[in-house]
Amino acid sequence: MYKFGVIGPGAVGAVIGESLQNSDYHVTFLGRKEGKVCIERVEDPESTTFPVEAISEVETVFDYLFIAVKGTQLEGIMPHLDKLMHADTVCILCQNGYGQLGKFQLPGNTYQAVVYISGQKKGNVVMHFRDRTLILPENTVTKKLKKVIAASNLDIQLQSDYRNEVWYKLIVNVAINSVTALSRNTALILQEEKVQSLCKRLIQEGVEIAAAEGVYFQEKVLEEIMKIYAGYPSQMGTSMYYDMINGQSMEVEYIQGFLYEKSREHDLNTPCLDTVYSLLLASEMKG
Ligand SMILES: NC(=O)C1=CN([C@@H]2O[C@H](COP(=O)(O)OP(=O)(O)OC[C@H]3O[C@@H](n4cnc5c(N)ncnc54)[C@H](OP(=O)(O)O)[C@@H]3O)[C@@H](O)[C@H]2O)C=CC1
Ligand SMILES: CC(C)(CO)C(=O)C(=O)O
Repeated sequence: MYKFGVIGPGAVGAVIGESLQNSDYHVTFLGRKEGKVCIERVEDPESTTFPVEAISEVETVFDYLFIAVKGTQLEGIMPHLDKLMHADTVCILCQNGYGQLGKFQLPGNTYQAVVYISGQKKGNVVMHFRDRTLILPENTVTKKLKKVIAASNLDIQLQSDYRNEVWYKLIVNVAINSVTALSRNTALILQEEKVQSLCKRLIQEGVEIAAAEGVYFQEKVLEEIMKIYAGYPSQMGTSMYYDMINGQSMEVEYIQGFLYEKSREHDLNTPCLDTVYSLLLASEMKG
């Protein structure tokens, strides 16, 4: 039986682990320290609790490792990875943004998933709002993973045009994550037309950067993403919003920062991106 490990029992990691565990796969949740994580859903009285083991104590060697810590927390797990892996362990980096795999030396068998799982961790409780989807590049390793976990309700989608998916998600994130984090408010703010206009301009700038990188989206992408936002419950935040209100480091470097660098590289005019990026950086400055 394959052994699955989920590093980072937070909003994303807990839902991934739950999907596998509920279908009787052998799953270990690895956190900073021993404890538990409880998953809840709005309007569902049932909740499920899973044990969490301290990453430093675990001696299991895993066949598949889902890494669901924040990009800003990757450094902290690096010293533990070797002992948790064998030569063929497959790592799935479940994170927003891009550029992490260029910065950290994760093992050869690592693929970054484009993550569509929305939730919030408060203490040891995860509120799961919606979705259970991981999009991965299509290759023999990921095809095998999809087959191996076919009995779970984790929706693994394999894409030959994976790069498009990465850019699409970056564009989804650049608008909604920026406006929710900077306003310190949830998707409720989308009811304000001026916020909608700002989101549209950020999406448009993202689309222009993608095009400069050779990733082209049709014009309808703007309405499509605004429709995704319109489907968010008003109490839903974003991962960056939760970090902002909890005083934690945000993944600015891998979302807005990544796009900003690309914008400069191609000498583009992206005033909205430049503004939100500066303000997000400013909000993280400490005296
Ligand atoms: N939340 C969301 O709706 C979405 C998030 N994402 C992306 O998914 C990724 C994960 O985000 P999310 O699940 O929200 O983050 P969370 O903060 O909810 O979860 C991260 C988890 O990792 C744990 N962790 C941190 N450092 C370590 C460590 N050194 N060893 C073990 N565990 C550690 C945290 O523990 P502790 O609680 O002790 O800090 C926490 O349980 C991010 O890249 C995010 O952008 C993508 C789509 C949606
Ligand atoms: C916007 C959202 C919820 C989309 O899944 C996300 O990726 C995040 O919170 O960072």
